[in-house]
Amino acid sequence: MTAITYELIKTCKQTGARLGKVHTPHGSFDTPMFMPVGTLATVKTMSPEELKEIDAKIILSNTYHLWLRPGSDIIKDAGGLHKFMNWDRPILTDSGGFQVFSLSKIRDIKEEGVHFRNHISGEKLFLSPEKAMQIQNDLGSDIMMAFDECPPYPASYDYMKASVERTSRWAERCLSAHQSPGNQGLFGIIQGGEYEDLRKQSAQDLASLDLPGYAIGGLSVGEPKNIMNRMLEYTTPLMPANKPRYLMGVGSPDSLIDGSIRGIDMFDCVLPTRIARNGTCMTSTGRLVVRNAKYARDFSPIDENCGCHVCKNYTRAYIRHLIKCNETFGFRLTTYHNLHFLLKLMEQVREAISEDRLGDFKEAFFEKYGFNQP
Ligand SMILES: CNc1nc2c(CC[C@H]3O[C@H](OC)[C@H](OC)[C@@H](OC)[C@@H]3OC)c3nc(N)[nH]c(=O)c3cc2[nH]1
Repeated sequence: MTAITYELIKTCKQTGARLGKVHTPHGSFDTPMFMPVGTLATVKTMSPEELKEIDAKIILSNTYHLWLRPGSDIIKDAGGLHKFMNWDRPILTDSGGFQVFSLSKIRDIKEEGVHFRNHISGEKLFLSPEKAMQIQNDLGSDIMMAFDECPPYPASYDYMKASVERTSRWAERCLSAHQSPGNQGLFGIIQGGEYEDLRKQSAQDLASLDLPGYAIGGLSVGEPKNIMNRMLEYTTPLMPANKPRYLMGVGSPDSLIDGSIRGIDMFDCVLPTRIARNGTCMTSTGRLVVRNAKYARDFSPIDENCGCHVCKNYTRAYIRHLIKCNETFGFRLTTYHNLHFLLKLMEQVREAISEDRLGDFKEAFFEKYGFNQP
């Protein structure tokens, strides 16, 4: 019995987008879906109750960070991450691979794993496929990501080939080390950078492991958008059609729509929560930097077209004041609104797919939001 199953409901006749449902031990969610990021066992400034108010169905957390603080053993003793953070819906954890490459300056990648320094204390650490699986087993997340190398952009073909082949061997080791396939699903991560043949090799290696889901990794790491879209177009059709497809680290409203059109089901990005904390909001007519002086006497909501709790009860002037005074409540209001905005956007994307009009929806949204049509 696998912990994670995917139900393909329909494919949009106008685009390559698909409507689906992912079933996990902690509940199901419709796809395409945006997953709020909760790195340190909290979606910054949001309570689980507020996340449910905006209908967040699945959140992310982070193996590397939780391993360092508070320690996955403490979370295991608490009965797992769901109990520890009082979240009874699905949780996905990244394997720590990306964080090792993005956070620690000094690292040494070997076949057995990665030697690096704790980015907080400087102590020497070692992360391997087996260790990453043990930590995620301790956390009890519903979806675990395989331990991979996410190479920097750009990377040479030779470096990328060696890295892809090692990531495939690491994925096999993750599968062998998986202690609880009945209640946690292991997703493979397709690498290969901007090289079609390496993307194909990575996809085939991982598909042969028959995992319950697959991610496209190694994108949204600074490459130009046309390279990301070209790699998406090439890689997505290589992925099993009866499994969820997760594009890691993406993204902005236009990327969520473009990714859905190319057949992606799951997205994560720190963007909505990160920009919220510096007073930038997503609205149906583009970004609004609410801390700007021009909003000092603007007593209208962040977004006239938004029905969220924040837009119903608070004004731009009030939120600007809180942000300027570095008041936590200000960041809570902008975060709540931005997450609601993206979750609502994905609901509209799902509706458009069900009515075979996602292409039309994209044009209308891009026009209103101000994205230049590619
Ligand atoms: C931004 N572009 C971006 N993010 C990539 C992440 C990390 C996703 C990770 O990104 C933050 O960690 C840094 C989030 O925490 C702040 C994590 O949420 C808990 C999230 O975990 C899924 C990748 N992770 C792996 N394992 N492999 C990848 O190839 C990869 C590619 C990414 N591109």
